[in-house]
Amino acid sequence: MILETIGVCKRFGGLKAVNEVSLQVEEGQIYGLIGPNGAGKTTLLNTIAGVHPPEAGKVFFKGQDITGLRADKICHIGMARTFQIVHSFPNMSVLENVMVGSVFGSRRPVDKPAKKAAEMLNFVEFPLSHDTLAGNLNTIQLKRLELARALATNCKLLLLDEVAAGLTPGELIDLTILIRKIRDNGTSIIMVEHLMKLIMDVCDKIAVLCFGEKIAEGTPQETIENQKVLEAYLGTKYVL
Ligand SMILES: Nc1ncnc2c1ncn2[C@@H]1O[C@H](COP(=O)(O)OP(=O)(O)OP(=O)(O)O)[C@@H](O)[C@H]1O
Repeated sequence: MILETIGVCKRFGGLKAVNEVSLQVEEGQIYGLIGPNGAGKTTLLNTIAGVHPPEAGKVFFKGQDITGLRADKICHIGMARTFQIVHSFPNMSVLENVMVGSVFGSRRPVDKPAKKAAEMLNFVEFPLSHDTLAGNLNTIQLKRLELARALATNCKLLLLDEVAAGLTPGELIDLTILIRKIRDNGTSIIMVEHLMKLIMDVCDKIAVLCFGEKIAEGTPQETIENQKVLEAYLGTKYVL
């Protein structure tokens, strides 16, 4: 198993944003986290990645207890994440942006960070010159840059937060292919996503959150047929 959470809780004041959530993600899996707006998906991702330490519960990565470990330490042991809104260094080139990942991801001085960065840009099929300034990229180019930067850290688990947001249907097909390629290259993935087409196409397993609680888990098909899930999305009035 690459990641396990046991009874993870995170509150904001009186709000239980994540309430006793337990998940098990197997190595090589693409695991989807879905749920209505405000369900706690990003907060759960943040408790896994070390942004918010959970108030209760445990997080294990490759069998190691990482509960409460800082985000930078978690990155060093092999977990990287991307954000719904891509944060790049706009005045640096694409290559330099990805080098940040290759230098930061290693605990020791990296031999050839530029070589590693170029390899990752080629892996994500970045379409422009690596000298292009990051500030000049469009949405899909920024997403490829961010994926290359995360992969340059040598991560074994990649957390994707709404990676498909803002893409055209054509770009979405390319992204679907790239997500599978990342997994086939040995990186397990947990993805928070609203776009059901992408979830149904790539995920091996899905968990559904609603008001901070996990209400269902299973294959994509099992999950979309689950009565509790239909109620969470549509309301009881519309579900027979
Ligand atoms: N830093 C914060 N401070 C206070 N409340 C927060 C904070 N972050 C999230 N919340 C609240 O916690 C709840 C869960 O938010 P979260 O962003 O995790 O949900 P989500 O499922 O990712 O939603 P969305 O799909 O809309 O992005 C929401 O009610 C949100 O307003």
